[in-house]
Amino acid sequence: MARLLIVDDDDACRETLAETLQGLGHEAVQAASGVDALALAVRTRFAAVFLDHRMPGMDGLEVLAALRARLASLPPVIVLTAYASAGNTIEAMRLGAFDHLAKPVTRQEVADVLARALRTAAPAGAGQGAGDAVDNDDEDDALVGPSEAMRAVHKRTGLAAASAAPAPVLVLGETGSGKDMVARALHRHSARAGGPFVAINCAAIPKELLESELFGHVRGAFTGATSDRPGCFRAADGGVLLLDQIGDMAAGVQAKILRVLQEGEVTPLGGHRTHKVNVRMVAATHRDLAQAVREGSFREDLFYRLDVLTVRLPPLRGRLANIIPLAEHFLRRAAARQEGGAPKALSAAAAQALVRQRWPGNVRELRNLMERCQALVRQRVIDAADLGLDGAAPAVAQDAAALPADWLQAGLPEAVERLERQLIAQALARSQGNRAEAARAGHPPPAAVPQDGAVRVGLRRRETSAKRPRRRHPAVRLHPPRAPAVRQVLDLQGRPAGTEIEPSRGCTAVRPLC
Ligand SMILES: Nc1ncnc2c1ncn2[C@@H]1O[C@H](COP(=O)(O)OP(=O)(O)OP(=O)(O)O)[C@@H](O)[C@H]1O
Repeated sequence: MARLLIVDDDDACRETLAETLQGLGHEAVQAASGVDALALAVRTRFAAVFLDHRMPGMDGLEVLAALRARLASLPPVIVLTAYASAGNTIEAMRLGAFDHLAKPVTRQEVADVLARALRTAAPAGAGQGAGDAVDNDDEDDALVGPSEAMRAVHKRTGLAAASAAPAPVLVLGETGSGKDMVARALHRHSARAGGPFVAINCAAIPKELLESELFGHVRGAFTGATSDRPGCFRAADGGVLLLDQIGDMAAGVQAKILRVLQEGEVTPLGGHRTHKVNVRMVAATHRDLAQAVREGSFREDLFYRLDVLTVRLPPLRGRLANIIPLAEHFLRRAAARQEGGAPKALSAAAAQALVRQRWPGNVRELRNLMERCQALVRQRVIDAADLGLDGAAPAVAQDAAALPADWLQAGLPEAVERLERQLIAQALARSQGNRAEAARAGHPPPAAVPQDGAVRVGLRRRETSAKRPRRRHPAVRLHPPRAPAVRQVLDLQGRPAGTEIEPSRGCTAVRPLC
């Protein structure tokens, strides 16, 4: 039995969680405010802390920073929030949170996170001077991503930002998936935020020029070198240098990058003097670097040096819950740039068409399409025909009667992704594209749910009932009994999902959890 601390200003949430923890065989001590929590934590040793983020007075992140400052050894702190954003997830992880969960959380989620927390010692080495950190949600709204897959990216980014040593960070993902944005978020949330952020596209510059761009040159080093140039490494001193498309870098330059990583100094082309540099390197690529190593086009030693803190961005088609919130985000942004422009809305059919696309160009392709629509569509509502996607092969087959055998051969995540896409398309088709109705009434037939894995389909319905507490965010969740193996959430409104239903009982709220 472990002694656990619950910090939450909401009595009902606190009590529910306390019951769950007691049911798991632990002692649950409750604090209704950050101040009470600090007073308890300095007197009593807790095995783990469940900490609400939004509280009056000290918020969760302030409490976390204060706990770190006051306790010799910080217990695992699990931050809970009904308002998960890129900003507060990255910030919580940077401050040393053990995990960051979006409310509502299920009993199983509580049990899982607690089991992990109790197995692990308190996280060490989170960035110093964290006490002055602020919740920068507004700024990070740019990194839109209300899906489990993107939350994993935010957490990883926060952990990378927290690491005190300037270890390199590798960001992997298909073209246009947001690698550059992750690098910028990492800079913004790290102790180097006050330093420069310098980005260079290694694929766009010829090898000879790339060396000079990176390491600088002295006057007369080559024809046209009329004056000394410091180069990107020195320009990024004290900050972050993004080496974009590092998978396309010539072998000779790779060797020099490795040397900078090992020795922390650069020598300008044509020069003899070395210059110490203190730079956090972020390397990004859409290439499979392990494969490039096998093929001999990427240095193995550099790969192992880079592949330590790795952030993997899923392609847009792998995070369906992001598509509509991102599309609406880009429409709003494009409208803000138009004089007196109001953002256009997506018709249900347009939303359905967007979700069904494969998006080989990922978020960039979606952004371009939305900017085009905002500029060119005359009416206020963008319809499916306005998207001009007719010629593109849809990612979803209309008929999901059978699950093709090759789905599961492709691996479970891929199979779940395909199934999820079909179920959503079906639900939307049944409701003739009406998202609210699809969320309210349409959940996929139980027959389409695999026997051995649970699928959570969060086609959220809009909260219309004044009686429903705002923070509980009901949604549709499906799972076959006793099969909690796989969960996927699709939240077309971009907010956390919640209420459980059982397939056999229709859309009945069973248990709204805090
Ligand atoms: N999560 C996100 N929220 C908001 N905008 C995003 C997000 N991800 C990507 N974008 C936008 O999509 C576009 C492409 O993103 P970015 O340049 O970061 O992709 P990339 O993976 O670095 O691409 P490349 O491989 O071509 O370098 C940018 O305009 C960026 O603003």
